[in-house]
Amino acid sequence: MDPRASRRVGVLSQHLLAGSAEPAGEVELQPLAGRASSSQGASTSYATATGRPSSYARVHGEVSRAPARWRRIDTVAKEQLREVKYEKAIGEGIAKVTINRPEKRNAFTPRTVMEMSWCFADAREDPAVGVIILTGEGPLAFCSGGDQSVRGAGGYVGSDGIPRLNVLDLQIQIRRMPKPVVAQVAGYAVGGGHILHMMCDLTIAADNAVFGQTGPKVGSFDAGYGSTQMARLIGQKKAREMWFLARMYDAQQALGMGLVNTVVPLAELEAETLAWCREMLRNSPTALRVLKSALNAAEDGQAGIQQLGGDATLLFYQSEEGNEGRQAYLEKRPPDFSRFKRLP
Ligand SMILES: CC(C)(COP(=O)(O)OP(=O)(O)OC[C@H]1O[C@@H](n2cnc3c(N)ncnc32)[C@H](O)[C@@H]1OP(=O)(O)O)[C@@H](O)C(=O)NCCC(=O)NCCSC(=O)CCC(=O)c1ccccc1C(=O)O
Repeated sequence: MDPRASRRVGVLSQHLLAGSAEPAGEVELQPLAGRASSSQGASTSYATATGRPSSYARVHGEVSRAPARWRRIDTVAKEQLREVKYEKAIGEGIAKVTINRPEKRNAFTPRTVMEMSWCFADAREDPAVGVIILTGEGPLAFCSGGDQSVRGAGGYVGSDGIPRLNVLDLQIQIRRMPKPVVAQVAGYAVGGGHILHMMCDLTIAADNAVFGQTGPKVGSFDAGYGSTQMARLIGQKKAREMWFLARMYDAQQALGMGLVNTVVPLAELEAETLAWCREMLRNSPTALRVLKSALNAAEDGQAGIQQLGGDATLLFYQSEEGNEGRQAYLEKRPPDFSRFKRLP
């Protein structure tokens, strides 16, 4: 080995030895070596090159997998929720939206979609909420898409008799939500339900999850995000297979295709989802917000740039430089921007 490289390895070993001499009684960590890293089974948040917890892991410890204590909210936007369950975790920034029509495999009506939309709007407005879970009631389905029994000519028909495809607005609402949205999927995620999970930022799947597009079998298709977002997630060939053949795929196949982030046993689904949410909640909310905007902007054209641009303005409004302009206007004087450096 080159002598300089050998010296560096020596220094590194000293650091590691120093770490091992640390007193007991610090954050207790589960052993990391030998645990699954992220794509299968219960995951740890810390991979390590040395087999020992890193300095970050020593400070933060493992993320809690304890059950959340949920507070149920029955009325949102002055409307009683009938087809959706809405909850917030007590003492932590997690909101949960559950499609609550298990007898129909959580198929959605225009009313279900409206209720989901009200809940997402509430979660967006609530500064205590940092991450939102979207799920379906029961172990059999996340969502089976549009309720075919209320499908009329021109869309899905609610009690007002008007045909709607309002799930398309919900897709955009999830896409533009400045907080991460996590799909927690047990059972079927098919048709429009499959598209909803694809619109979420992350998907945690139970080992009984089944994914697929049924549209071509029942005379429907989504030529918007449902096709284009899918192609970006899994590639053109696979997306064409998924839509043209309308087959079903199990959780492991979905993992292999890049449709989901991880697969866990059904019994661990909520614990795993909560752990991922808590791990994100440890991180900078602004970093997550801007990253989501940036990832969207790369694909959403002008609308994406508008979202990212809005985040830039939000940050600029919080700066001294931005405030100098406003203050000068209010004080009826020319702004003095000279003290703000033009960094390279
Ligand atoms: C999901 C199944 C594979 C589950 O099968 P299984 O476990 O055997 O249960 P079942 O016995 O079939 O179902 C129990 C019960 O639920 C009823 N049901 C299930 N899904 C639906 C549904 N989508 N609509 C209405 N009813 C449903 C089922 O009939 C049973 O009731 P009984 O009274 O007991 O008979 C399987 O159920 C299944 O294949 N379901 C249909 C899946 C489907 O085709 N969904 C619609 C796809 S099309 C779509 O979602 C378009 C949505 C949309 O609005 C849209 C439009 C345009 C652009 C974009 C979109 C968009 O969504 O993005």
